[in-house]
Amino acid sequence: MHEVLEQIQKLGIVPVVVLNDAKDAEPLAKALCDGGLPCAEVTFRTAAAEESIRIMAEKFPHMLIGAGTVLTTDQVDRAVAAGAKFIVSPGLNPRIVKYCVEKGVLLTPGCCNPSDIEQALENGLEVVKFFPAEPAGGLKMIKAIAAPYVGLKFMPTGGINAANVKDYLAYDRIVACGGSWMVKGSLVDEGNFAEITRLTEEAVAIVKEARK
Ligand SMILES: O=C(O)C(=O)C[C@H](O)[C@H](O)COP(=O)(O)O
Repeated sequence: MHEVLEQIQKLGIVPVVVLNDAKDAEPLAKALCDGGLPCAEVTFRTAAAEESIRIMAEKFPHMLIGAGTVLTTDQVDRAVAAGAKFIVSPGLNPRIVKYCVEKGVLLTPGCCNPSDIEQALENGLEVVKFFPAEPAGGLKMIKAIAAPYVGLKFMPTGGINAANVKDYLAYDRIVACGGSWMVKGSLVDEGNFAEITRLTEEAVAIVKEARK
């Protein structure tokens, strides 16, 4: 398994972050580290993403920082140059998949049907994101879709929270879950980083419980 994937698997949860202002990057990264989850997928949904990745990677070198919502190869380049160690996209864009594979950058593209999965397999990927997890059928759908593709693993994201993440993590074909519940935009905007740390600690405890 790709070394970065091994780290993601160890953590069990990838916090999916949307930052409107790069000034929040450092306190948010600290809150996640304090909560025991030194990892963030910073989404390119906002213009602050690249700078936020740079700040987090510089100030917290032990953190595993990735880029999410990556829709172009230019964003791959900018994310990696800023310090991103993994790339996540909502769907499977064949151009981005090939680009990341050529560069040896870990990519988990969003897949939610067998055709997407077969494109991922054709490019040698060993883990795909399953997105949007809950609306697309949740754990039941993942178990059904995983059956024919022996060896492929999943990182479900979308609609996962403290109440349902344990069930996902209990399934051995799931390496980790992505989710934004512990880093909600409203908490960041209020500057309530203590609550982010609390929710992160709770998430870490759930991972431990699921893997007992
Ligand atoms: O990969 C991307 O580009 C995305 O931004 C999709 C996000 O991973 C989900 O939207 C997070 O889902 P929630 O935890 O339900 O907020």
